[in-house]
Amino acid sequence: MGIAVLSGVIASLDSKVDPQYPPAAKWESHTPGTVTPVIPQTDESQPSRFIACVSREESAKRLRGIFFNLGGLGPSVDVLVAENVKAVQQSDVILLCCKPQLAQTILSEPGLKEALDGKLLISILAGVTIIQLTAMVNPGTKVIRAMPNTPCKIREGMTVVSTIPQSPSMDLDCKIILNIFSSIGRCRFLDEKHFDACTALSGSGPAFACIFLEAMADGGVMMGLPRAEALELAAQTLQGAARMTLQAGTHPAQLKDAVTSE
Ligand SMILES: NC(=O)C1=CN([C@@H]2O[C@H](COP(=O)(O)OP(=O)(O)OC[C@H]3O[C@@H](n4cnc5c(N)ncnc54)[C@H](OP(=O)(O)O)[C@@H]3O)[C@@H](O)[C@H]2O)C=CC1
Repeated sequence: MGIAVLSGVIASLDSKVDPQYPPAAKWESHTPGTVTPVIPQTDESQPSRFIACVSREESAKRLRGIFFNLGGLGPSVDVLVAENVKAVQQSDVILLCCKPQLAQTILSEPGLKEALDGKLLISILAGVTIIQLTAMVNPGTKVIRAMPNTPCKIREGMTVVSTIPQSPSMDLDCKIILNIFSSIGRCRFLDEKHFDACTALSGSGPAFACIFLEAMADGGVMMGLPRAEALELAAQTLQGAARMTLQAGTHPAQLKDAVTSE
């Protein structure tokens, strides 16, 4: 999931500075009700350097290949193996993307608490609460939770971010978070009490949608359509229906009625 987020952020930054990567037409900014902001390119909160941490050399090799193939800023991502403290020392914002059960082990590495002091720690871990995370770091570390989903990779993600606690750097933290997550899709702030529901709905939602998508395509194949076209028809139909709701503000029930008229 960390790769999806980072790939999306890099694609977004590349689209701003390099004509080879033209900005995707972001229909979402025209959607009624969206809070996704337009942020000036010169904003100091814009990420400029990236370090990815892994524990195994084979993962590092895979990540370097992925980032190299992204082009643009991709090859500039530093991939470090078992050097979390060094990476955190060199960073202002840390995205924690390990499996939930590894948080304690990683955050208790010698020197990591000190390296995190005063910095923004954004955890995407499902089910690990802010209270639990706060207990694993020094009091000066600002802990935020985010729940993204895999379409972040193509900048069509949905990320929910926990409400930012009051602090002198609150406005900058908010800008940083929006810079990251609104560049890779939609971003909403919600109270942490909603996180389990968000994990089920949007965090895991792409898997549910794909079960339905595959079933629609299979239905098309059963009716005699070639597999590739059946999949394209099903995917574009789901995308179109979803966008009718987001862009045009049409209620799903209205959409359903509109295709079941006599
Ligand atoms: N999958 C999804 O759709 C979503 C997942 N999430 C959350 O994202 C998190 C990650 O999930 P997922 O991407 O599937 O997990 P992965 O196992 O694919 O990725 C975890 C990454 O953490 C690295 N890692 C593990 N241990 C260490 C360590 N000690 N030091 C540095 N890096 C380490 C791994 O590197 P290595 O392989 O080298 O150990 C790997 O790159 C989970 O907490 C999950 O709840 C949130 C939203 C959606």
